[in-house]
Amino acid sequence: MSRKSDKTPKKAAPAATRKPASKKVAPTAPEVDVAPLDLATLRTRIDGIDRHIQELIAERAQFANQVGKAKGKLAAAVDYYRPEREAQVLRRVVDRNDGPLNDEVLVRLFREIMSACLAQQEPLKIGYLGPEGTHSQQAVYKHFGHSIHGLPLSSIEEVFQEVEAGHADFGVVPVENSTQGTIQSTLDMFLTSKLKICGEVELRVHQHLLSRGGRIEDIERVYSHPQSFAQCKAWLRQYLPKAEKIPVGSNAEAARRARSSDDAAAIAGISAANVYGLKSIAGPIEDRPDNTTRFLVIGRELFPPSGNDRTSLMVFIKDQPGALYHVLAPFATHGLSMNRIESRPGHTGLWQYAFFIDIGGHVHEEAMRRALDELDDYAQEVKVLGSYPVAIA
Ligand SMILES: O=C(O)C(=O)C[C@]1(C(=O)O)C=C[C@@H](O)C=C1
Repeated sequence: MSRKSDKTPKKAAPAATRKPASKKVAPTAPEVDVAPLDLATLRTRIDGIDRHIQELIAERAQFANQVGKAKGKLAAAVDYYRPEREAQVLRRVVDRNDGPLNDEVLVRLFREIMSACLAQQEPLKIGYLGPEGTHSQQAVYKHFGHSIHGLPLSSIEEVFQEVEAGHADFGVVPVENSTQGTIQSTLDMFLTSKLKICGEVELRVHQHLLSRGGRIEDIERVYSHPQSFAQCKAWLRQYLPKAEKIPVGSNAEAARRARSSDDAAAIAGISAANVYGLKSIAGPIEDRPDNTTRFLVIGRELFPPSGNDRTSLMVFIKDQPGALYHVLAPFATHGLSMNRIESRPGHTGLWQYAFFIDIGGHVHEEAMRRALDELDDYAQEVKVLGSYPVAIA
């Protein structure tokens, strides 16, 4: 498997994430303006700004409501949701950002505003791999904000089923981890599912050792999901070499079990500590500080281009010399970059493989359409799994 960085350059600044040189710093930059003021004056200023922000949020919510009405009388919240528009709004937030808050923080704030605006119609129902307190739940909130109705489900398969059945509007499933690689059960679901990928979320994953007791040296049993054990292998070898390692279905389940005694612990995200009444006795403990999990948002339809999109394909190639080479060549010819290729047994016959390929671009764009047309001679089957906005901050 190979995968290029997801940080696609901003339109106006092809050199990585640099801001355009012409961009002006706002004349009211806080450190210049507020430094000499006393506490009472500063708080009065903040009160005034808060009032202004609140008025603007209310005004924005009214316009969003009108936009909802302009879309006509639609059946459900899912019909009002426009991921491509949300991605454009958030990219503009990032482009405008001159600090002091970082891109991730600002995107989170604006995401919550849009989430609340959309929920005026009705909150979206989002299925994810539960129970509550998992990294999947965090990914749901990162992508959809908190004004949604989360449905914690017991397996990745169930997430697909609930979206297919229409009980959930969208589902969020993990697909790869930067330390551990692909979550194969997710890719395998696409062999038979008709669902479309309509978004991706990248979540920096921090693992903690959670326990109801206080000391690492007292821990004799550690519960966690196998993926999380693998992400903390070196730390466990160094600090808990003798403790029994017990794999369970999710980190939240691990946290639930760790509640039983002081000599038990779970490896899980910090949010599980709050949900299950544990405390972090060590953390973050993942071996790689950039440990990141990528999630896919699955839904029932394909959305229009946002201007910076990725397309995921599943391709079965013909059994003939050079077939894979010929399947990949049209993307290069049409200037489309490939971010990832992965093969899985195709379940169509012995030694038949499905190739999962991620390409920069959207199927409604000319270059992608032409490249796809040219695959036909060497591909037995090409399935577009989805075209969706590249993850933002
Ligand atoms: O622009 C729209 O179509 C809206 O419905 C407004 C809005 C927003 O708050 O900006 C809300 C929900 C959509 O998912 C996208 C954007």
